[in-house]
Amino acid sequence: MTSTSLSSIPVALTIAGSDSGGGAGIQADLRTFAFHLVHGTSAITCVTAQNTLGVTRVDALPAESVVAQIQAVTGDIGVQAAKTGMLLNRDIILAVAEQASCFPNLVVDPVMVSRTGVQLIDDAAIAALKAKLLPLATILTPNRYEAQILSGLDISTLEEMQRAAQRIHQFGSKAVLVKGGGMAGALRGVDVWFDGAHEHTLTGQTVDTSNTHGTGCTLSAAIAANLAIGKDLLTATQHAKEYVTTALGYSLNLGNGQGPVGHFFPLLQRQG
Ligand SMILES: Nc1ncnc2c1ncn2[C@@H]1O[C@H](COP(=O)(O)OP(=O)(O)OP(=O)(O)O)[C@@H](O)[C@H]1O
Ligand SMILES: Cc1ncc(CO)c(N)n1
Repeated sequence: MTSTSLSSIPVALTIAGSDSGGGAGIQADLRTFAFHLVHGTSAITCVTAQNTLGVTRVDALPAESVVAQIQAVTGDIGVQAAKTGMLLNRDIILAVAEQASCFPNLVVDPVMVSRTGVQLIDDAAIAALKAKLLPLATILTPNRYEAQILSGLDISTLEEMQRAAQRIHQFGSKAVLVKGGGMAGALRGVDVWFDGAHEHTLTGQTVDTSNTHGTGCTLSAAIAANLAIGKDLLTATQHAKEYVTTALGYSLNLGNGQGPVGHFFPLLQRQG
């Protein structure tokens, strides 16, 4: 059999941590890229020992190793879009920011606090993120708690999500999406978009499940995949939101805690 080599496949890069449980991080990102028929490449920042119950250990890679992985990909293959996830420490954040000019589109998921409110990176790393990486982002996707840290506001209402998005936009990214997975009641699953000129409320259906591990990684990877395909920023974000909602509808009841979303199960829908 001869191979039909594809030469125009879009390429995306994830710069993120490994999740041994396979629900978030690099594992979620690569599945999301593949679902979108985008070739996925990766630069691993840290290795977490993690399952549906939580993280028990984190080992960071040297910043030089992260840079080498990025340069290996950009120097040969090239990428149309990149996303960052768990960058863990100041050195890695500064090193990634220095490479950002190689990415035509950069989705920054500012992983700082888990949805349960636990701080995942230290204060020096948060300062580096604010000063060096956020201004370079095409879009920034904080969850409720990250948006509270970045805006300095308490967020419990839609108006507060909107005000936070406006404040966070001042860090310099093209657009901001404040995610509502951690909101209560009818706001759970409602996201707020702001690009300096327009504001949109993105409303999918609220999915009644506790298996939501990796929703944030999946959303930012899906935005990157859609940007790599060539969609404009708002359309890419809207499509990514629809994908997360569908994948949540096929979430996986694995382990004893929060299971992951079902990245490939929307295929069942595609097949009818
Ligand atoms: N129960 C739900 N129903 C519908 N949409 C949801 C639900 N939970 C999260 N989402 C959506 O998932 C996306 C990710 O948002 P979320 O606030 O969960 O991010 P996160 O806290 O960064 O995720 P993670 O659990 O990966 O850390 C958003 O579009 C959000 O609206
Ligand atoms: C590796 C990794 N990245 C991101 C998150 C946030 O969901 C996580 N739990 N683990």
